[in-house]
Amino acid sequence: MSKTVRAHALDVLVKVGDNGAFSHLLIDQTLKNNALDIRDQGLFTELVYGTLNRKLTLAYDLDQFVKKTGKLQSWVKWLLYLSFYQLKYLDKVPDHAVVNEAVEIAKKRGHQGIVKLVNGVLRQALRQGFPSYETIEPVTKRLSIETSTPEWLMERWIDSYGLEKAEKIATAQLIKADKAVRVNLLKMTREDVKQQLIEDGFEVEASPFSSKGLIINAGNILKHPFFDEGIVTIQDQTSMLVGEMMAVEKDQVILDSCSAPGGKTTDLAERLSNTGRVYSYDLHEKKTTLVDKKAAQLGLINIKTKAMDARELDQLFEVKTFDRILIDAPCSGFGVIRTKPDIKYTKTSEDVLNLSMIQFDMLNTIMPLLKEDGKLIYSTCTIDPTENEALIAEFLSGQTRYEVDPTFFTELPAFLQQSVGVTPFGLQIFPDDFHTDGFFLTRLQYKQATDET
Ligand SMILES: C[S@@+](CC[C@H](N)C(=O)[O-])C[C@H]1O[C@@H](n2cnc3c(N)ncnc32)[C@H](O)[C@@H]1O
Repeated sequence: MSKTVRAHALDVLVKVGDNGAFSHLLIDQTLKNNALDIRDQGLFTELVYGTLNRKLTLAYDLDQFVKKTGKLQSWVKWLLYLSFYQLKYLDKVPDHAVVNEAVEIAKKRGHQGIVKLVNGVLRQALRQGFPSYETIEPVTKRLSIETSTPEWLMERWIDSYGLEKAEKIATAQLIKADKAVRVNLLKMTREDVKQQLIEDGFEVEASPFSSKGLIINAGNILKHPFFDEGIVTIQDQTSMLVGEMMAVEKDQVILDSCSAPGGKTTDLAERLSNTGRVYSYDLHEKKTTLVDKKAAQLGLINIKTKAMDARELDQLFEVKTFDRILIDAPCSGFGVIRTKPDIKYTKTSEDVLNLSMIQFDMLNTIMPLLKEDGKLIYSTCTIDPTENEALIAEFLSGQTRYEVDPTFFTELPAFLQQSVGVTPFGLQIFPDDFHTDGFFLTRLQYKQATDET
């Protein structure tokens, strides 16, 4: 008999949870190698991401029912986390089905003692209910357990944004972001795509972040012909805002220094209407191939890719070459925890510091490649000031040539101009603000002469 969805989920959880594999890669691999039907694919993904995202909460729960959890074999511990996750958070799965499935998996993988333990713990949890976290002290520990965020990270968010906001951020990381797609305006208008999707049974609305964006409230876009035909691309709304704020004009020459897998490069190329050129770089050829593939799927012929370290691009290009530059920098990824939950357990404060040094070097090397009247967008999918506004502040304080483009703030969509994340050095979008990823972006330019100068 072929493996059940839960058995597949357990395999991935053991590899990710205890052996440091990347969840999204293993999920893709499992979906590719196994013919799960579309409903099972959804359940499988939900089980892996959901359990992983709640790992610290589930570990606390398990401690209430098993004395020495450290002695459990890894797969038994993850089987119990997986089952607790379903009992606590998934209404659509009946409790008895959760217990039966767990016992069946235990029978296949372990001896009679383990089967008894799994059965006993799950039945006890159902009888007794799961613990409350209200009395856990101090508050950082409570929030850490309640939202399954490592304590150091919780403390970091509290230091940066205060207790209330930090709690909202950590809680939002447990809730799915709105699904969004970007319409390829070279092929169809946003309105026509929206109407067609509604006719086909989807629930769709226009995104306030981008003139090309649609929010998909119901319906599986991966199964719609628009996806294979390159009419829509899956992209978070915050990423679409980058294309919007680049103020691209036909025939421009654009540099995208960190471009793989190509979401923003292809948006920029679409905005050029296949004119001009987007020079797209990333560290390795394996990565730039992904950009080539995406470009071909969307019918774009104005993208040139090459594998190269962004910190060496000054060896390839003269100063003042580009009309527009995008540095969508490698970052800690604390804005995309809900789709890559392993991030919160594996990244360290040292990683944040190291990344900020790379980001700083990138800015230093690449900024001079901008034309005198050009615009450079720096963005990350994180919410750490060290990689975002503090980095920009430090970069600008060490020189006299560049500034934050003041029109960046007035050109933002109106609802964002008022948002809590507006700082003098750019816009921080938090995951609890608008049901999107957490994201930072800012726009830099050469200092403009004022009347007094
Ligand atoms: C945030 S991702 C880019 C996402 C991409 N802009 C998109 O929209 O699809 C950051 C990228 O930077 C790349 N990267 C990391 N270090 C780099 C370096 N030194 N030079 C160039 N690219 C680098 C990573 O491989 C990764 O693909």
